[in-house]
Amino acid sequence: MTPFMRQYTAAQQAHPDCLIFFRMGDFYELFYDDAVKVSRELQLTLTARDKQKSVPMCGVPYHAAETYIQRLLRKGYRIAMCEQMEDPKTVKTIVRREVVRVLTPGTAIDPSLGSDENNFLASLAPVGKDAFGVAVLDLSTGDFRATEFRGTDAFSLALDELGRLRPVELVLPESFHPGKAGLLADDEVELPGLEVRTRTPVEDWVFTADYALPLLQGHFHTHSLDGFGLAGHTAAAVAAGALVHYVRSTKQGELQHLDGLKYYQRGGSLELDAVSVRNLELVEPLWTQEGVESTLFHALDTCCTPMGKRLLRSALLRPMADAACINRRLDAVDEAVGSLRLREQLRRALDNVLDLERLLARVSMDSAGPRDVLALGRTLGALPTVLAEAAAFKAEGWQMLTSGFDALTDAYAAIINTIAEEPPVTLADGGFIQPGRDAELDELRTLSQSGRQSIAAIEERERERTGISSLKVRYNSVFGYYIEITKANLNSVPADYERKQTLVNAERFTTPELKEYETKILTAHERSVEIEKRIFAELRTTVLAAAHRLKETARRVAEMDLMAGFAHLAALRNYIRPQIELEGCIYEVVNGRHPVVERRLELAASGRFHPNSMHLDGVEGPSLLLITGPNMGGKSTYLRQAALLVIMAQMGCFVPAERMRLSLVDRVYTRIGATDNVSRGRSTFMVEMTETAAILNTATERSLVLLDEMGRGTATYDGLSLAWATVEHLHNRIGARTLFATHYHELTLLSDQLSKLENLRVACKETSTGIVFLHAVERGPANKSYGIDVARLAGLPQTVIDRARDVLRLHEKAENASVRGAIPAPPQPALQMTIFTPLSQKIVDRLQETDINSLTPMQALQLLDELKRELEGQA
Ligand SMILES: Nc1ncnc2c1ncn2[C@@H]1O[C@H](COP(=O)(O)OP(=O)(O)OP(=O)(O)O)[C@@H](O)[C@H]1O
Repeated sequence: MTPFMRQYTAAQQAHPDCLIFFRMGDFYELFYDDAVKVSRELQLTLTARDKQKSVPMCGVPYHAAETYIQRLLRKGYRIAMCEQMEDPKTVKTIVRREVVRVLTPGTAIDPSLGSDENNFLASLAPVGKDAFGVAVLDLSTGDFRATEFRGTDAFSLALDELGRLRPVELVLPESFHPGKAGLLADDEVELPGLEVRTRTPVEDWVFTADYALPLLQGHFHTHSLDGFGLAGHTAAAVAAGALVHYVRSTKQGELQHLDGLKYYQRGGSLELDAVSVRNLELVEPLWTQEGVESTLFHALDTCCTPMGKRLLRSALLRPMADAACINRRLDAVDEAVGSLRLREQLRRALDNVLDLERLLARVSMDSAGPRDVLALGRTLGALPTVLAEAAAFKAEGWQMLTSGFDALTDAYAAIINTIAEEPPVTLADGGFIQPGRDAELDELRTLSQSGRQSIAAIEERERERTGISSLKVRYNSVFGYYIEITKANLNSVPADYERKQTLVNAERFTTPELKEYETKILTAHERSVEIEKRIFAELRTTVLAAAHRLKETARRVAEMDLMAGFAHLAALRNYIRPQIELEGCIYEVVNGRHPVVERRLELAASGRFHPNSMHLDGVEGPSLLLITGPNMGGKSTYLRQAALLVIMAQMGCFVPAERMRLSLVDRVYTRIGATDNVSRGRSTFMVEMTETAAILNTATERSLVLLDEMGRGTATYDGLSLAWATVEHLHNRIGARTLFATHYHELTLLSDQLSKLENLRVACKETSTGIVFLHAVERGPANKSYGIDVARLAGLPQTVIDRARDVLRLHEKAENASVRGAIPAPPQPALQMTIFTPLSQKIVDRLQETDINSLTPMQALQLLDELKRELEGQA
């Protein structure tokens, strides 16, 4: 192996799970499998390092590497940056190279990250038998949180939490195998419900309290972790410690902005499990081709700042559960709705606020250039106006943000007085420090400036002296300053010119005078860049000393932005303030609209949204609405709308309705649509039943439960039986406010027995040209299903439609004959089945269990009589 290859192999062995970006002069080169992968992912040309073509290679220019790196990170790759540690000019042998940084999807801080979304790195820490810690960290903002779960379902709760947070990278103990630990089926490799591209195993010992706790204390310079709320929460602390360990191992710089950690507990908020977050399309569309327009996030996002947008996203995933907090925000929004002028002034001021958190993170991790720091400074400059505008509002929610608001005028002044007005992107060539900031720097700049002027003057003078009008004085980084003379004029070159370099058409010379100026200019420049870098480093320290204050200010700005955004939205779309009830289990909406569907119809100019009302009352009933009606009628929309309005109200946002009253909901459960999970080895039906089981086992009377077309994934009678029993269980045992949409019309009969069940139907009209959907939700059961009519609208061949109608008629006839209106009554569970079990079955069973050979003629007659009466009794 050549020394070069030895160097490469060492880097690779130290970072086996990374692509090695190997710096060679002006390029980063990749070799072997890395080269093959990267050339495919980034469409780069694959070459070879050797003649035998046994070492595939591809490369990217170092100055353009950032974009390539970002693309690879988004695809889930990890990258080790192996840099040249010596100047190639100063060493005779091969230059020393070292991996100086490891870049991973979860530790990215680059400017191309989506600004309205956190970039979460997460860890899962199994501690003891049934405790799991979960920690998440957004290195690009410094947001760092941890929680833990204990008990028999700790693992699934932890997975659910991770599913909700949707990290881009998950750190786990190396030997953790949920199958072997009996948490999942032995052969299950995926963690259910989690779509994390990058899973990063870390040595097991990192996930121990003995290591992780002191590590955290050391990082935060504290004697205990109690101040973060971590007392007694070892699993959470271990998960957090593992993240700090991991981030440090990637050599990401000093991490000064990572100055706090928050212990949080699920339960302090309206709980939304990962399934509901997905089904309700809160932040992501269910199907990628739909685009973000179908998400609630998109419909609600009118925030001006990236911090506001990120807060909106996390508020959506964790709406509040405390009436006082919700009302405080609603009061604040209400006040801002009332004053267009003040609201607009505040929003205009917020428009000038850039991503404070991410800029700070870049400064902290030493990847901020002069332009980033200036951007941070200018943003700080916008804060006094933001404060002044926000302070015009008097509601408590505003006062809590404006009183004690730190506009960081000192940090602002430090930056603006230091960084030049139009600085270059990088530090390399200087020119980013204000004149007047440092006397020595100014002097050196004048020196190098006058040197340059003198050189310009030399060109003029030498042209005159030699009579060569094409004579040029130029500079390049290898040869320094030179006088260039074309071949044709060489005979006019004076004797004091010294030859430096020969080109095809010209010769380059120098003179003692030129050399002298060159030295002066270059040393002055070098020295001035050094001073500039020193001043920049001092400025960085000053800014970082204010990191804690800056983060608090960023938090307040985000909240102001969110509230002003909610107010803007309410005014723009005619949303109203929901009324939060402190007692009871009420959920009442008058003329509510689905915020996303309403927008979609508006934008597509394809009709108006038909508002619908709803009344649920867990205490005095009705607590369960059973919704029937044709396909495409609007059942799912009605269900989803019910959930979205609750989520919006509990975020402190106004809602699309004429009136809304809500006793707070503790948790929203959804069983909507068939999410295909076949790739994970679970059938559609199995997924549906698992989700339903979770609801029936954990919903409370304060929950909101949405069940859409439950039971359709299996044989009709099985499905109907399960749906039937589920409705009874929800109604009799749980009492949760429930919306149950179904195509099993048989279920509507339950209203005779279940006092709090109300039948609703979505209205439609039959016309001569087919069925028309009115999207109006009315009282009463649907009297007919229109499956065949809808199928016709979808374009099924007429022959199939006609045949389907025939078959349907036959079926209905048969069913009428056997059912003949038998309404099941609860005390006789056996009879309940009769509504959908053909009655002859009982007789068939009786006959089958009879041994004719052992019957006397008398017994046979008795049996016949019994069967006859059975038949008559049922008829
Ligand atoms: N209230 C409404 N006003 C206007 N349009 C609506 C309304 N509700 C639903 N729609 C439109 O009707 C379409 C179908 O609605 P939805 O999916 O809710 O029907 P569904 O009854 O659940 O159908 P299926 O039983 O086939 O699942 C929606 O995409 C929407 O565009």
